[in-house]
Amino acid sequence: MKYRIAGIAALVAFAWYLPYQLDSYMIHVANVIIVFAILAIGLGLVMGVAGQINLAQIAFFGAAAYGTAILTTRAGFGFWTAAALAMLIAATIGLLVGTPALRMQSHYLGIVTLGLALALTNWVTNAHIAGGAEGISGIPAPELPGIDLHNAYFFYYLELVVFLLALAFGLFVVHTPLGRKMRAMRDDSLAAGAVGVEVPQLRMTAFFLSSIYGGLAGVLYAGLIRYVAPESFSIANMFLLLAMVIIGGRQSLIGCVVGAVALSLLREVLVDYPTYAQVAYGSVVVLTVVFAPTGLAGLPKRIRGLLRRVGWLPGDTGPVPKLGPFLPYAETPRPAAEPILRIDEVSMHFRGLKALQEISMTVNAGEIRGIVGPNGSGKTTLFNVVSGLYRPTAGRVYLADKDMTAASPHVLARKGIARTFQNLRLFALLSVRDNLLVALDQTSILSNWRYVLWQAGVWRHDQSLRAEADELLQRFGLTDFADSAPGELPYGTQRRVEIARAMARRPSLLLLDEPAAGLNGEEVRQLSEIVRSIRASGVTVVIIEHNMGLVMSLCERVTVLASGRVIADGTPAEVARAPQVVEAYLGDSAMSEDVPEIVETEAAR
Ligand SMILES: Nc1ncnc2c1ncn2[C@@H]1O[C@H](COP(=O)(O)OP(=O)(O)OP(=O)(O)O)[C@@H](O)[C@H]1O
Repeated sequence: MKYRIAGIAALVAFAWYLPYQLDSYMIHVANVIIVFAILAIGLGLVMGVAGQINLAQIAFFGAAAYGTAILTTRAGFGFWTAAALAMLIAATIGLLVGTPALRMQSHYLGIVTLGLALALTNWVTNAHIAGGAEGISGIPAPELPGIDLHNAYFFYYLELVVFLLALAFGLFVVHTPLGRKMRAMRDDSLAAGAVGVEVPQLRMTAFFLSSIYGGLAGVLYAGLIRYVAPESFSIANMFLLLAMVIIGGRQSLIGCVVGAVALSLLREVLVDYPTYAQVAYGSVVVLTVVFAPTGLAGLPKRIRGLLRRVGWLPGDTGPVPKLGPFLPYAETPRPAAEPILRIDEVSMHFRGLKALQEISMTVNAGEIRGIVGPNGSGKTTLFNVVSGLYRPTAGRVYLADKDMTAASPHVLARKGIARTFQNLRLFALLSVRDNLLVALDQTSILSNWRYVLWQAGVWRHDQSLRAEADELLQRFGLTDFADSAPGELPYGTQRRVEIARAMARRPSLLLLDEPAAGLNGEEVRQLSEIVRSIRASGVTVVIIEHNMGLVMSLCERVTVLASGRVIADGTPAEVARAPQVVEAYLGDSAMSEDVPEIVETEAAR
């Protein structure tokens, strides 16, 4: 941290004294680079942090630059008023572009945003008010008392201050709840929804944010060059911007800035060779994607790793992290046995395949309910319907008497349903702590107004979430792994992280999808202890499992599915005896060995 602060201070000092070393041409180049750096930060936020393809960044940029040009030269507004209105225009376009994001997935968004960028170029080239192909000249320089901003050197300092503020705000967003949710959405939008992240609205917010950066850059550009023309906002420049973000390392805002500086300088070197320039950008992008997917920003880590492997740097000699014991939850009196989940005649068809057929079942508050059945019998599909990932073909799902059929996953998460996934869906590029922090934050997307008006409130909220996360890490014995990426952890530990993340939502109903899959005997025993403690704390648990020993010892009732239908429902003893259950399992070769185990366990009770 000490080195980081010293590094940042050195860079700021360098940027502050840079103009003293530059001639009038190079200061102009530096000014254009800063504009591109601001644009790249915005693109990095929406693409690298939030994972949404945005080819409209150049359109936000153009809309604000043209807005400033038209409002100052045609409507007679002063520069700052025009700039404020132009920002508003860019932000409105950002919201409009973000609207399809409420419904569409990423690659469709790419096409929509590309369409918008093309439409803008087309419009400014042909519209009379935008000056056609000649563009608009005579834009006044911004006025500041006592400072002549016609002077490129003074303009540099204006840009530098705006840039530093924009970068600081971007970094603040990335490292606080909004950015964390965006990163979670990027890593796994499905799991993000399941922990209560309002994914569609968040996608829209990401576009809005990037449009603000586009607007800022556009306004500065208009004030700097004092002339706008269509070629500055062309698709070629959009791809240049994209290349900056990819080369720099899109997941790091600093990387985006480095990419903007590097490619702008390369552009300067190749200014007399425009044909080769395109080939050079393309080659650098391809080389980056193949050899350094994390871009320039990821290089130091890769180099350190390489040096460690060849023995030039000492390896990690710290103590080996260890999974701690689970600390049981405080017990609460068992709730009255009232239905918390009611599934009523639910069917789910995938084209011709009937994954669920008129399933009805009720789970009472405070129960641990087991759901078993041969492979492909519809267990996970049932969880997906209950947690809102699938809209059932027919039937209704009630949560404590409230009809929640086909509610969005994030709505259901906020109503108290939490779940884990059969094939672990942790946020891969987030640390274990951040995985928990995403789920712990229960504020709605609307609370993000605080990022504009009350950053201290955001900071305080983040600090309180961190304290809660530390408690949860400790409870689940994960403190040693708090800063690790999930992929670095043993499988059993990852499963525990997923349960901890689900519990971070403080759910009333917890759905566990094959939590014992891949665990060894001791881990299964610990899992059983964790599930019992969760139930004792007042949470109802529904558990899909193939490990019959675990199901029979843990669950008070078991529902058995076969071919999408409920074939038995009762105490473990009852279902183990039911001939249709034995028959269903014998029909499934993978599970047939479990049948004696059912009977054995039942006999032991
Ligand atoms: N999104 C989908 N599209 C098409 N078919 C699907 C989809 N999801 C599930 N299915 C099908 O529905 C059936 C039930 O699958 P499901 O995953 O619910 O079974 P399961 O009981 O959980 O199996 P397992 O124990 O192997 O996890 C399977 O035939 C599966 O191929």
